[in-house]
Amino acid sequence: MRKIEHIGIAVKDLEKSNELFRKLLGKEHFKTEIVEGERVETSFFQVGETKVELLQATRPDSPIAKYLEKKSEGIHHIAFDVEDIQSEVARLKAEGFEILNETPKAGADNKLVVFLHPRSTNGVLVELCQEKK
Ligand SMILES: CC[C@@H](C(=O)O)C(=O)SCCNC(=O)CCNC(=O)[C@H](O)C(C)(C)COP(=O)(O)OP(=O)(O)OC[C@H]1O[C@@H](n2cnc3c(N)ncnc32)[C@H](O)[C@@H]1OP(=O)(O)O
Ligand SMILES: [Co+2]
Repeated sequence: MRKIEHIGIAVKDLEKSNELFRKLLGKEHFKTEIVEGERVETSFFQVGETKVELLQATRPDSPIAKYLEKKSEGIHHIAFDVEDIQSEVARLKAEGFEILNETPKAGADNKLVVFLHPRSTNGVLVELCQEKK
């Protein structure tokens, strides 16, 4: 794993949170994107080498909607940048981590993504991200 690619933050109202993070970080978000497969709308702020990803649910069955029903707004996942997602999945599986989707799926910002179940990672939802080639 090469760096923290982004930190995902679950929010109820993306527009209001964009304004809040604009004030906090002193810069505008550089993009918004709907990821249909995950049923989320995201916005991204660049912070040095990494990014903050704000996530709002687009449907009631979104993982973000479910998360907000049980918990409050806040850090939802940590995403690590990897060079070869398939070999990282194989390595982590052999180490005993619980992979949620062994086949990488389409993420935001031109990435392929895989998630690890938080029950196998000390309660932290982990995302692996590989740049699409
Ligand atoms: C924008 C696209 C992409 C990107 O490019 O960056 C994204 O980031 S998409 C982000 C949204 N998508 C996902 O989160 C996909 C992966 N998540 C899942 O598959 C599920 O959310 C889950 C993690 C498997 C949980 O689903 P489920 O089992 O249906 O939910 P429960 O509410 O029943 O929770 C079970 C258990 O897990 C704990 N939990 C749930 N979410 C998190 C979390 N984000 N961080 C830590 N722990 C989490 C939850 O509290 C339950 O624990 P117990 O109560 O102790 O059983
Ligand atoms: Co993410």
